[in-house]
Amino acid sequence: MNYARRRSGAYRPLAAQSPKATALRRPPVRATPLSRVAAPLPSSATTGRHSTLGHTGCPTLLKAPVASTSRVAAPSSLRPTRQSTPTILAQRSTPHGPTRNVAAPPVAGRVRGAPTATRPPSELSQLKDKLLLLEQELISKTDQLKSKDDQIKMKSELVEMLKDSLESTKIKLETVSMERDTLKDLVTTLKDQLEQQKATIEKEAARSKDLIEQLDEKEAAMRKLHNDVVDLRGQIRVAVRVRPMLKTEEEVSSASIIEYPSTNAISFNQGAKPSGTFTFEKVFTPVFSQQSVFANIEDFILSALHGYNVGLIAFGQTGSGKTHTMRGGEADDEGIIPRTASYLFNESKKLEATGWKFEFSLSFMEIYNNEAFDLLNNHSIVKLRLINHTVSLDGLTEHPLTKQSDMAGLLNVADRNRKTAATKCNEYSSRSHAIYMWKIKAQQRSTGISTSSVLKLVDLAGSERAKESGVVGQQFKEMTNINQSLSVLQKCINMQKAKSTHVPYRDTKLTQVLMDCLGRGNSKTMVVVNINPCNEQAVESKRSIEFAAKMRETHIGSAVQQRDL
Ligand SMILES: Nc1ncnc2c1ncn2[C@@H]1O[C@H](COP(=O)(O)OP(=O)(O)OP(=O)(O)O)[C@@H](O)[C@H]1O
Repeated sequence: MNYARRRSGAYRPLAAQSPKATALRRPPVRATPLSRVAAPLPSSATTGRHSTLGHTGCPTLLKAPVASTSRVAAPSSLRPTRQSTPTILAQRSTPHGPTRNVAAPPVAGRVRGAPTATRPPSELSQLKDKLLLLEQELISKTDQLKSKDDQIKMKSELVEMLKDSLESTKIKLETVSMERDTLKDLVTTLKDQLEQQKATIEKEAARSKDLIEQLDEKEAAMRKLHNDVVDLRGQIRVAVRVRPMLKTEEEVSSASIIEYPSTNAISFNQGAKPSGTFTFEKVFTPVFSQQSVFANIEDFILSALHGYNVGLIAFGQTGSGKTHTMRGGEADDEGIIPRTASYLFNESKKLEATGWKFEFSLSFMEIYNNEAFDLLNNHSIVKLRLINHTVSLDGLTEHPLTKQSDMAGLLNVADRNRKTAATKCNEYSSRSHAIYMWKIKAQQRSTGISTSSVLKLVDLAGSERAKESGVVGQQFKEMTNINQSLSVLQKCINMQKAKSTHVPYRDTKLTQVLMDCLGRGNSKTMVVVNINPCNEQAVESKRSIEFAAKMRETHIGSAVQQRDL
């Protein structure tokens, strides 16, 4: 804008111009033109024109400015004509008063003795343009310098800020490193404490392991003593197993009223009418797994390897878990029957180390509608004959078992042959009594002792009430037979308990087959009474428990080892 004004030729005295314009023009006027001028500048006295000093005190040409370099000859019209020491009249503004014309002091080197050159207007114009360009350049440089200055200022401020920030970061870093050191110390302390606690725990674990082992030993010793007492007394062992509620039952049944006052006791919490507490050899609550149930009875089964007749009978109302307890499912769900096979093989191997040799053979049969059938021989009929208080099973096949893995095949054959029918009470209720018999021959060459014992694992059919089951026709007949055989069984036990001279074992096929287990024989017998946990079945469950209590008091005579003569 300054440039444009100048190009238009509207030159004015600097004092009359805007302060900004004056400021912008100051440097070229003060520095370059005056010091380099070779020819004396024309004064108003010689040229008739006014030369004005701005507030800088430097001369400024009003119309045609003189070239500012010594190399440029001044135009002749501008040469001084009257005096060799020209005086430049300039307007000075004083701080105290208005601007006045003063005689400018002679400028050294500019006027004194300097030749005066006359310059053509075109050259002057060129010079003027050059001067303008230079002024422009100077202004731009000044601006640049100012901006650089600003930048430097900003940068130095930034540097200050960065310094501050660095300082505070340093402080923070020191704090963090102190904290880190503190944490390191803490970690070391905690590690030490952890090590100490580990050592204490290990010590405690070893101690409790010892205690558990001692407890196990004591429990085993107590169980053995108890078994011996039961053997001496010749009683039936009775255990109770309460199954868990099935999912479908949980949805409709309220919390079970069955309670467990101790590890071998059970009671029914019926509010105003408490049932009292029943005590048995063992009470398996719903949390007992198949494996833990077996672990509790394996010693009893071992007696069969030692030459004793052993009978283990699952009893209970329909759907109470008898088949699950005896046969079970696959893998972890395996019941007592398949587990017995692996147990007997393992234990016999141990005894073989002491010179014993064992032979096993299996017979599976079922009693359906008071008839006996061979489960391993196409369901053929088995004839029962009683000879001197001993039952003979004519037609029942015996299957040698030389390796444990053969057991699964035999069980599958028997499963297929078992009669099952659906009823309202239990969808897959088994309708027959299943008896799995092991004949075990043992011989010890060194002593010449040999024994022949029988192990009977019995899964009884479930009792059920005709009214509840709603069965008719063939199933009603089945149910009547089942109930009759079970009621004869109960009668036999009651009479045996009462030491009656006549016990009606002959009345049913089931009681004939179980005769040796229930009294007239030399058998160690255990009954597992299965209980349905649902409150709707509480009456039936209580009836089973009461019968179990009676069985427990039944004297069946002490078992003796079945030595071969
Ligand atoms: N301890 C248990 N854990 C889990 N489920 C069980 C248990 N006992 C029984 N059950 C389940 O309860 C249902 C009835 O059991 P189970 O068939 O063994 O009864 P049951 O007394 O043999 O019946 P029935 O006399 O009519 O043959 C089955 O579905 C079985 O899987």
